[in-house]
Amino acid sequence: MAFLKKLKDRLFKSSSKLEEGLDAIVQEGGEAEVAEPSTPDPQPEKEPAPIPPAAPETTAPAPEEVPEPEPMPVSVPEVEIPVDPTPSRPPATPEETPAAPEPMPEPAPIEVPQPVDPAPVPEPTTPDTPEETARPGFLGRILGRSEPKTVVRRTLDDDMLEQLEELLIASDMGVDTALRVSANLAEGRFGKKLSTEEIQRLLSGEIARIMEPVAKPMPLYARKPQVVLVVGVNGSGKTTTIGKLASQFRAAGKSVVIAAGDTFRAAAVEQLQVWGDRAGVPVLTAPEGSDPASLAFDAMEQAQKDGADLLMIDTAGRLQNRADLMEELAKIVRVIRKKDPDAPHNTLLVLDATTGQNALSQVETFRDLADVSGLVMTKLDGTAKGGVLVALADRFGLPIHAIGVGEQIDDLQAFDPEDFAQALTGAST
Ligand SMILES: Nc1nc2c(ncn2[C@@H]2O[C@H](COP(=O)(O)OP(=O)(O)OP(=O)(O)O)[C@@H](O)[C@H]2O)c(=O)[nH]1
Repeated sequence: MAFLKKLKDRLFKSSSKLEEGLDAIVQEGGEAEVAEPSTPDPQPEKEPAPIPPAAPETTAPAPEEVPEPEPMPVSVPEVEIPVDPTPSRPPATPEETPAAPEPMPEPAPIEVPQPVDPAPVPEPTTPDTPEETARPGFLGRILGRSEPKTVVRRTLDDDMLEQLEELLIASDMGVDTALRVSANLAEGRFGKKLSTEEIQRLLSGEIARIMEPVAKPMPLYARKPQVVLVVGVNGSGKTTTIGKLASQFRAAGKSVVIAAGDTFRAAAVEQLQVWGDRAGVPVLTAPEGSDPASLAFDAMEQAQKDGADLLMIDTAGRLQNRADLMEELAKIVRVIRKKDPDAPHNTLLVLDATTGQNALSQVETFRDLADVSGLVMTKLDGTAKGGVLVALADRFGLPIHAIGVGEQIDDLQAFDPEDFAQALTGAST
């Protein structure tokens, strides 16, 4: 699958690190055996118990009747019943179902030089390593039979399990999640022999199981404008994500307005204007240092007047002064609610995946500052810290709406748990 290859290529640091680590573990105490036909089945004696999601630390808002949202452009086009982030919201007037969103544009080709017509490599006449192939018997050699393939397997014991746990912790999965994943992997398999590839497959399955419930597109409501508040620390990728989302919404036929709410940083405003131009979306700005809430109010008025489908509000990410930021965000919410008591309809927290475990504390902080309804993980390309997504899903259960895999406008993808798990572990399909 093209998407999987792309994600794998971009997540290569995570998957290759994990793969190398698994290989080292298996090689350490493993033995080479003929791969077939006596390949042992790594199935457990009984199915492992499903992983219970960690108890979310906030009480989820009670679901209420809402009109069926349309999927966000980056999503797989399936209808999702969202949990309304604002419990007091009255049902909105449904509007006509628009045309199905445009398929996501193919991202720009990755700058990995492809070998041009490599010369055919002759089959080695001798095995590279003693583990890879066994010598055929005398008769086999005379008859020219092909050499049997071998595979290294290691018996799963306490030592090996401990090494697996350490490897998963090192991949930024967090201690609790790493222990849970390893325990599930080991259940019913103690004393059995496992190869690297088999562990990769099992691990991939466990991770996909954890990620499945959080892979949810950003819900779209029949509200005009649907207000999307975008929060996150400076540099996490808010501006870039707003630009990418705006471009995808535009491609899906939605009209979008962006408000440059970080009024204290001229560079941030300029950056957003650049992205607005790229996406073909107007960006409302205010003089440097002016009140972001007043800009949000004006933007709300403008978006209502223009009949815009979406209003995306960028915000400051200065965590140095938490109290100020909290007040700033609260004020933005207060003023936009004067125009629409249900706004913001989505509060997206943008997290930089390269910050590893730090992302966990950012979720905690921003959940206190704003009523976060979903996550966008950026910079998953080329990071060795992809495991943090598993920890986030396991610990908070917040929806992951999309992932950023590059700096280009179309480098935002829907989050697919299975593709992600395979890319992270290097498991083959
Ligand atoms: N590789 C990669 N880089 C990204 C991604 N998303 C954002 N970036 C880069 O990260 C840097 C910060 O992104 P911004 O969008 O400016 O982040 P911000 O949160 O708006 O930061 P401030 O403007 O400082 O508040 C920029 O250099 C982006 O190009 C991504 O998915 N992959």
